Parts: sequence; structure tokens; C-alpha cells
Amino acid sequence: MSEIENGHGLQHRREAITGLGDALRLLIEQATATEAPTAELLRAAELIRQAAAPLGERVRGRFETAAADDLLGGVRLYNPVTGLGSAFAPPLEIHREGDVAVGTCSLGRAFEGPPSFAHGGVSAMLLDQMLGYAVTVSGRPGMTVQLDTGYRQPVPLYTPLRLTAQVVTVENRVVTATGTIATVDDPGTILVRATGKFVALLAEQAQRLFGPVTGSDR
Ligand SMILES: CCCCCCCCCCCCCC(=O)SCCNC(=O)CCNC(=O)[C@H](O)C(C)(C)COP(=O)(O)OP(=O)(O)OC[C@H]1O[C@@H](n2cnc3c(N)ncnc32)[C@H](O)[C@@H]1OP(=O)(O)O
Repeated sequence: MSEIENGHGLQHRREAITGLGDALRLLIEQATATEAPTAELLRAAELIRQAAAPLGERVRGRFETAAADDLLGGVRLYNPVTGLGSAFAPPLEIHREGDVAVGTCSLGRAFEGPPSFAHGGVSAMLLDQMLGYAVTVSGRPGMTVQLDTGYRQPVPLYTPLRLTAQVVTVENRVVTATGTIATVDDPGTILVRATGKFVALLAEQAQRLFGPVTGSDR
């Protein structure tokens, strides 16, 4: 019997994945910001390799979803933007306020582009996720086919951010959504804006792209 075949085991594993994610995010933040002596860097590298080794003893293949995930239920613990288990995720927390998706996060050193500000690609990644969420909860999920971003002011690191997204038009299979990034303290000053187009997949496209993951090709 697998470790997580009952609900308690699943919850326990999700908490453990979140705990590991927290530890990895702390590690990335400290490793990016550190000015510790060189000997400490060498020692840390050795310790990290030791910690990583047992995790690599049982891994999933490219088309296998994580045992603790629930693909159809929207639980993706390793999503690189929202996943609590992801070392890379800020993580961005998203909820709904009526028709608007609202997200919050803060970006550390690892997301730096211009000194003390976020990398532009990171802003685009956050907004792609926000728009994708708004499109999904509108009931017409799709894949991003176009994402246009306008950078009005740089996004500061170590500052609580407020992101928004909403669907603006639906034309056949194409859903258009817009989104913004501002700070929590000054939500009226838009730092980055984005417009994205999302296309609902035909059954044939979904089968071609995701059949190996969902098992519908077996
Ligand atoms: C509660 C649960 C919450 C869960 C939250 C989850 C959040 C998830 C968030 C995830 C966020 C992250 C999300 C990600 O990161 S998604 C990852 C990034 N995106 C991709 O990898 C997509 C790559 N593209 C493709 O595979 C194909 O283009 C697909 C298969 C999507 C469509 O195939 P194809 O290209 O052959 O198209 P079609 O012949 O079927 O045509 C369909 C319609 O689309 C129109 N069209 C096509 N391209 C464009 C374009 N560039 N601008 C404007 N329109 C375009 C086209 O005119 C036609 O319109 P119409 O004639 O029907 O009007």
C-alpha cells in the first residue's frame, strides 16, 4: 500500500512538501544574498549535495504527475509560480474577488534583474500565471498563445506586491485577459500591465499534448 493512499497520508505529505519548499526557498534566498566567507560556500555546497542524494533515489519520469498533486483539482505543488513545494516559486498566492483574480507575493534576490528590482521575465511569468488563473476560473481554460507586457516602472524586490487579472473578451476559442502588477502599499500605481490570449484546446490537441500525462493514450 502506498504511503499516501489515505487522506491523512496525503495531507501529511503535502505538508512535508511545503516544508521542504520553504527550506529550499530560504536556501536560495540566503545563497543568493550571502557574502559569507568562501569556506562557508564550499561547506554548504557539500552539505546540500548530501541532502539532495536521498531525494534522487526515487524520482518520477517526465510524464508522471507528483503523487501529492491533483491535476484535475488544480493542486500543483511544484508549479514554478504558485507551488508551495517549488524552490523557484515566490510563491504567488492567488484568490478571487468577484470576477477579478488577485495575487500577492514578494520577490527576493533570486528574482533580481536591474539592481534591487525584479527581472522583467519574472514579471511576465507572474502575469502569465495570473491571467491563466483568471481564464481557468472563468470556465474556459486554455493555453497561452500570446502575452504582451508593458513595463511602466520597475518592480521593487522585498516589497509586498499586488497583482490582478481578469477576462475581458471571449471570441470562439480565444479568451483575452488583462493583468497588472502594483505594490500593496500603492495599488493605484501600475508598474506592469499585460494582455494575454489563451486558446481552448481541441480534443485532438489535448490528446496530442497531454495524452502521455493523463494516460488517455494507453
Ligand atoms: C481552481 C483551479 C485553478 C487552477 C489555476 C490554473 C492556472 C493555470 C495557469 C497557467 C498559466 C500558464 C499558461 C502557460 O504557460 S501555457 C504554456 C505556454 N503556451 C504554450 O506552450 C502554447 C503553445 N501553442 C500551442 O501549442 C498551439 O498554439 C495551441 C495548441 C494552443 C493552439 O493550436 P494552433 O496554434 O494550431 O491554433 P488553432 O488552429 O487550434 O486555432 C485556435 C484559435 O487560436 C487562434 N490563435 C492561435 N495562435 C494565436 C496567437 N498567437 N494569437 C492570437 N490568436 C491565436 C487562432 O486564430 C484560432 O482562433 P479562431 O479562429 O478559433 O478564432
